[in-house]
Parts: sequence; structure tokens; C-alpha cells
Amino acid sequence: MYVIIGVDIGTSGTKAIAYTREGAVIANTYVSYNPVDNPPGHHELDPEVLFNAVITSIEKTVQQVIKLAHKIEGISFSTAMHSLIAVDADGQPLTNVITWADARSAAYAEALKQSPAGHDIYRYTGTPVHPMSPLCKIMWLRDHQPQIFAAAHKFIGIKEFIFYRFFGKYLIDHSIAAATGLFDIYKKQWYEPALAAAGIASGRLSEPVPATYVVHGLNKTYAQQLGIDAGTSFVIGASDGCLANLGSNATKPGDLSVTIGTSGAVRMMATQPAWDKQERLFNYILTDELYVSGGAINNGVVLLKWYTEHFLQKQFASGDDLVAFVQQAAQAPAGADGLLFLPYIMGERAPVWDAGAKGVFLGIHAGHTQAHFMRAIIEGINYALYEVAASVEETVGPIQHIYASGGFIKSHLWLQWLTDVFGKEITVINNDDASAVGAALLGLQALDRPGRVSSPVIHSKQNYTPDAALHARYQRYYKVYAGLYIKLKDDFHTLNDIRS
Ligand SMILES: O=C(O)[C@H](O)[C@@H](O)[C@H](O)[C@H](O)CO
Repeated sequence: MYVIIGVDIGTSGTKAIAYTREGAVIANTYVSYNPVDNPPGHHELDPEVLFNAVITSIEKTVQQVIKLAHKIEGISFSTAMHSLIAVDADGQPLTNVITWADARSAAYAEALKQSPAGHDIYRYTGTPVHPMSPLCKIMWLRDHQPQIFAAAHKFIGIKEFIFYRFFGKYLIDHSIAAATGLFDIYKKQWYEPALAAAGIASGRLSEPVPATYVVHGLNKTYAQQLGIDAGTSFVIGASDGCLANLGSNATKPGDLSVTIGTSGAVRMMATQPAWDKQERLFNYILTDELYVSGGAINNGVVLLKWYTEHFLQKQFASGDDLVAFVQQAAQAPAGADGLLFLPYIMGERAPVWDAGAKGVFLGIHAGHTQAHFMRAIIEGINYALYEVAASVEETVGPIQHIYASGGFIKSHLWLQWLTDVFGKEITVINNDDASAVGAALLGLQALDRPGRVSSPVIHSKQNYTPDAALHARYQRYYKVYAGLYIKLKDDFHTLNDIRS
């Protein structure tokens, strides 16, 4: 049987899956990594660690496929958005991979956001003006590391780095380009006013190609190492966010995908960008016909890791530790007996887009225990996504079905609590890594009929139904939650000033 390998290169690890045309995952490998040690507010990965993780995950998956006597018809890629690496003329990295979670360019984002150019940049590039975007990171490099800026032959992302090593070409798919803040999502070319703001010409960026673009001619050394033919088709693929919609079945108008991994997001597909006059939502590209609108939050499972390591003084790895965390939180009642958590410990993206926002526990009383704090954390993440979903509904259209994906789907309890907050049924299909499955599906389409996107084959389906009484209780708490940021915004910034 033929399989396609879908690779999802994330911020915490890389996953490769072997996917059949019948929609079964018959082999997979996950390689995790940690960010390099950095000052607070900076978040970087080592490009070599990342490259090796991609090699290892593909190599081990190929070995499993060969053992099962199957054949590989192609490899297709999903990657985290907004990453930046400056490379020299030989393709050697001059910087680490600066990830979406890096906030060093906050002051640049703030200034640009207030300017007329900033509003146009948001509108035409689809990327909110925020330190996550490569645009703001390049501005920061230009002023803070002028030697690196001058020596940089290209400014690229994770996938371009990998593809350059594999094929000797700098290629960027439209989906990842749409998350740079530098790409015109209507004309599908680099956007001059954004290039001017960054102080670069388009020649210092990669060549944009559609997500279904296929490359051949893998470097022989890597072909040997991976155990595949150098003629194997490599589909460039798209971004993890857009592909999570595809892999979790949220592909029709009215389908909302809710992802909670390290970070989180809600997204809806549309045939055109949904320009949000309040600039809360992104508009990314999946294929020539499909845009993905939505909002991402910074604070997902990263909060469980933070709380476990700092307060429970234990190691935390997603998976079993996540399930155990939620089980312990379940000792507290829904609503955590009046303990509310505004989860902005990493600053926040949608809907406030404020890198200086902070977290708050509100309503602490003597009856609260550790379990209440843990429950409040989960509920804070749920409210944050619910708030973003409301702006998607307002801008893109009514929500009809909700599909969940990401590491949190391992916890039935968490899925149920999220369902109760949303007050709408939530479905999880197949339990696989949605972005890797999305990459495989897009890959199959690219190899067969470029430009079209199919939906996953559904083998299993879990539906979660809301409890009306709990939804009503959450609604009362949510109203308090939704007023918190505005009340506290200035205080967060005053505290930041005092700290610095
Ligand atoms: O849609 C999404 O999921 C977000 O917009 C992205 O910014 C991700 O958070 C990022 O790619 C990390 O995986």
C-alpha cells in the first residue's frame, strides 16, 4: 500500500505520521525539544536541533513504513507560523529560530500599530501587527543587531531552512508567507509597504509558492539518511494552524476549529479574507481558494506546565501529565467556587493583542485549595477561547459545528468543560495530530489535483454535549472575566514599567 508522510514541525516538538489513502495513521514518530536558554520575553529554538528532529522523525517513520512493506508516495509539511532565522549567503544560520512566542519586538509592534501604515499592513497582510510577526522581528534585528541584519542574505522561517538544506532553494508557501506580516494576501506577493517598514527588499525573502507546490531532487545525503528515493515528491504544505482545520474536519462555512496545544486558537475557513475593522483576527491562506480567519491565544497548555513546575514542583510533559492535571482540577467544582483566572502570563494575542498583558487570579477566599487554582487555570483558557470565538462569529459568520484538536483532546474532562463553556456540541474526530493529518491530506491533494482540498476520512467520532445548567453558571462567571482586561490594562503596564 502507498502512504504519504505528514510532518508537523511545532514549537515543542516535531511529529511525523504515515497516512494511508483510507485515512489511517499506520506509523508515527514524535521528537520533542526545548527552547534555548534566553532572557525573559525571548523565545528561540536551535535550528540544528530542529533540523535533526525533522530528520529523525521522518527517518524513524520511514523505517516503520518499510517494515510494514508499504511504499511512500510523498512527504508533506506543516509548520508553526511566524518563525524567523537570518541566514548568510551559504544558508548558515546567523540567529536561532526566533519563534512566535518571542516578544522582544513589542515596542516596534506598538508603534507600527498606531501608525496609518500599520492599519494597511494588518488589512493587506492578514497578520495582526504584533511582536510574533517576522515583520516586527526584522525591525528589531535591524536596530539591535545591525551587523547580523547587514550580513543576512535571507530572512527565512523554519520550513524554508529545512527546504533549503534539502533542495538548495528558498521557497515559502503562501500559508506561512501569510503569517509573516510581509505578504499581500490578496495579490499573493510580497507587500511593498511592509517591506519598507522592515527596511528590506523582497530579494531578501524566499520565493512564494502555493501550499500544494511539489519539489523533487532531494539532496542525496539526506535521501540516504532518510531511507527514501531522491525522486520522492515533497509537498511544501502550509501552516500548522490552517492545517489543523483541515485535519480536524473544520472545513465548511460555519465549522469552527478549536485547538489547544502549547498555545491555542479558534479558526474558521472562508473563501475570502474576513477583514476585522477592530483588528482582532488574522486572515491566513490555506490554498488559492481558502482563507482561514481566527484568533490565536498564547496561553494554552504552557500554563499547566508553568503551574506544575513552579508550584507542584514536578516535571510536566503533555499527555499523561495533562490528563492528571485536569483530574486533580476536577476536585474543585465548575466555576472554581468563584476563583477566576485571566490567563495572560505570556502576554496575549487575540483578542487583546497586548504583549505586556499579565495573568490575574481574582476572587481568592480562604476556602480555595490547590484544585481550585488548577480548575481556574483550565477555565481561564476556556473563557479566553470563547471570547475569541465570539469575535470570529461576529466577523466571519455564525458557528454551526465545533471541532476540537491539539494535545488537550487527550482529556475527556477538559473537552466536556470546554463544551459547557461554549454551550454547543463539540466533536473530535480520529484523535490524531490534526496538523500532521492536515499536511498529509493537503499532500495527497497536491499529488492528485492541485488546488483542491479534501476532508479527512472519519473513523471515530466523539461528541460532547453541553450541560445547560453549567453553561448558565459559566456565562455568569464569563461576564466578570470579559470585563477584567479593560479594567486592569493600565495597571499591567505600570507594573511592567516599575519592573524594568
Ligand atoms: O492559528 C494558529 O494556531 C496560530 O495563529 C499560530 O500563530 C500558532 O499559534 C503558531 O503557529 C504556533 O504553532
